[in-house]
Amino acid sequence: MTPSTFDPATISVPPARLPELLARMPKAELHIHIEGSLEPELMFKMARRNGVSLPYASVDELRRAYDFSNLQSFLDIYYAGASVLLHEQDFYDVAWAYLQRAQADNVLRAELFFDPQTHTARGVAMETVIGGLHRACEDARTQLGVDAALILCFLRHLSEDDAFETLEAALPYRDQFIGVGLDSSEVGHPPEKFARVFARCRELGLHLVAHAGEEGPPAYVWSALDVLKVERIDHGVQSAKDPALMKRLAQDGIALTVCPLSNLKLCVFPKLAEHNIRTLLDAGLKVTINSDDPAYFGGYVNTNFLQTFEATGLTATHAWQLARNSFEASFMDAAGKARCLERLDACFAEFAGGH
Ligand SMILES: Nc1ncnc2[nH]cnc12
Ligand SMILES: [Zn+2]
Repeated sequence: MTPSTFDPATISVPPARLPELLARMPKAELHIHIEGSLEPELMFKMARRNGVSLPYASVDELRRAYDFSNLQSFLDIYYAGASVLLHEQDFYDVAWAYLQRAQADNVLRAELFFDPQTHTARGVAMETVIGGLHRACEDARTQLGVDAALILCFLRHLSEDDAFETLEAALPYRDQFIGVGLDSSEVGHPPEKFARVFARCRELGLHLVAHAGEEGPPAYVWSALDVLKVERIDHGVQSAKDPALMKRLAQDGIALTVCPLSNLKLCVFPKLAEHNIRTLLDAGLKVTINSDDPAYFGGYVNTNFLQTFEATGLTATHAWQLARNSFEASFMDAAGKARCLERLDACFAEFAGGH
């Protein structure tokens, strides 16, 4: 990894300027479900144009339903919302809207999860899903300067056979996604259930990630690492309950894509001030901050940074580390990482230089 020319020990930013630094610093977002970025206004617009009826009378009524008690209570609404996505242009539009927001938050690299089974089960073709999302990613590179890539997620509440069928259907578009992930209802669906399909994806040279330790136990994080052989853990916050696992994650430099506002909205932590992000950072884990499902959880990546720093008292040095981790843990090539890390250090040099 490129050594930084910047000495984090010299970072000194007045607290009043921390929000501006968090907003302006270059970053990568590594945990964003594109279906979870579908804002109610766009959802209603698509419902109207596609003749889909939603079980809510208005945008306001829908937003009022975003009062979740756990992961499943969210997923039920999230899958219902995704039912308005039918045509290639719909997939383009939802991704394009997110990528514009990402650019505004100074995201240089975004790795977007998508859930094809949510759509193919309703008769939408894989080509329609991947085609629209991929076209938006290409436009983001040329028109927004945001480097975006797709990660196909298998739904873990469905069978491994279903995951294999999904992989088969996606393989004609192999050059349009960089990896696979595992999401949906965690408890009761351990990573081992998907051992064979992940082994196949590994043979195909795909990057591997999995949600683990969001609500589920540390044992699921161990098996995501040892059975699925993932390169990053999505969420992973329950790892703090297992000291041996914390040691393993630190030693192997396994990144956790932490999503603080998601954890708050889904009642993983009762308050943001009680989030364990600082424990994870202090243990030397490669933590990153991400938005998960920003349309449902009250904020895009910069809001996640701002509110988490405010609630937990993290400092400008933590900000630099988190942003650096996001580039290092990304699936960009070495030259791409080096370019992003240079821009990060230039941003911090400007702030540390004083104004
Ligand atoms: N936070 C989350 N956990 C599991 N599956 C998801 N799908 C979308 N968001 C998710
Ligand atoms: Zn997620």
